[in-house]
Amino acid sequence: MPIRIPDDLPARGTLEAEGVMVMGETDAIRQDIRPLRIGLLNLMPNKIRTETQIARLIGATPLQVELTLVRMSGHVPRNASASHMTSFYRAWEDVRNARFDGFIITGAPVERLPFAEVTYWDELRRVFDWTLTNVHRCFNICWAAQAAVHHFHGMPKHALARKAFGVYDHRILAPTSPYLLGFADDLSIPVSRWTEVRRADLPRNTDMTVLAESPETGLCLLDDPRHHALHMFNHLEYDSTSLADEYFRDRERGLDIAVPHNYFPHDDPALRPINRWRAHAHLLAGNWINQIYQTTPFNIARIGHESRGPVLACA
Ligand SMILES: CC(=O)SCCNC(=O)CCNC(=O)[C@H](O)C(C)(C)COP(=O)(O)OP(=O)(O)OC[C@H]1O[C@@H](n2cnc3c(N)ncnc32)[C@H](O)[C@@H]1OP(=O)(O)O
Ligand SMILES: N[C@@H](CCO)C(=O)O
Repeated sequence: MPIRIPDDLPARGTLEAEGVMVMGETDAIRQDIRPLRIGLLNLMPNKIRTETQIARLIGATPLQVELTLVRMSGHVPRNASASHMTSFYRAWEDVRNARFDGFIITGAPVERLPFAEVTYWDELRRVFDWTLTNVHRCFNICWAAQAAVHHFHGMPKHALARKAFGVYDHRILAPTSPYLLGFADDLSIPVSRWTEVRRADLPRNTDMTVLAESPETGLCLLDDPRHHALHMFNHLEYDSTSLADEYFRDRERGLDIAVPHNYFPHDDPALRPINRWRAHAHLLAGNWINQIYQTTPFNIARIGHESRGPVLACA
């Protein structure tokens, strides 16, 4: 939560320079409270696990959050029961007239396919465009982040020789970003993908900022202010055994997969992994929710009418 202190207290300038959110009197008086409306477009095959991971993080802040589970209108999930989907999910076509303070789009295990071969690619492109007018802040994860920077910026994804798979060291590159408040200088983040998006492919003169990167697995987190989005190429939301379950699943499918890097104690898949990223997962989610709370209009119908100008996607 932002801190409210007198305008002329000396601590104010210091904290502001560090990126701490300090609230002025005018903003404090203006603020009112309503639940934040967050949508989760869940493209992961294990729907319940992903719902739980995201709800755990966005539910841990002091703010009231109303979560809407969203599915692709034209995709029938293979790995989730029809009754679960009918009971808890709404098709994107049915919520497209609504507005959301925050919208999260998950990864999907389709990263080796060309985008156009993903059956819901056209609909997803419409979703990305819709976020520009109906969503205050978007958070794209893993394949959805690759898809978003491809759609908005024309950035390609590149196939990797082996799956980037494990818990990798990352560095924070923009410590005063409001999304990184409280972060250590380096941190561990789970990575699980067959493809990557490269720094060298960032558009020239881009206004995107690289917030976090790994010396081994490259770009991790991009701030994309023009599209009101964060693009997270890795999986801070994963719980302790997500990578283990993916490892056993991939082996069972006969994929050429190594033991996840820096994950199982002594690299022994029989031992329970230790979660070293949970605190940063909570921090990032809390900072994102806080940013939304500070900047979203009280009248949710105003979302999309804020003074941020029209934003056009790449063709
Ligand atoms: C070289 C290739 O092109 S491989 C094809 C794509 N694979 C990749 O991109 C690499 C990573 N993924 C994989 O290897 C596999 O999907 C695995 C090992 C993760 C899972 O294998 P399986 O359990 O046999 O896969 P399954 O058939 O359930 O598909 C996994 C999910 O991907 C979805 N999917 C698969 N192909 C497509 C497609 N063309 N368009 C959209 N979604 C697709 C499935 O619908 C399913 O999601 P859902 O449960 O929400 O419906
Ligand atoms: N990493 C996930 C796919 C989405 O990022 C998996 O291996 O199933």
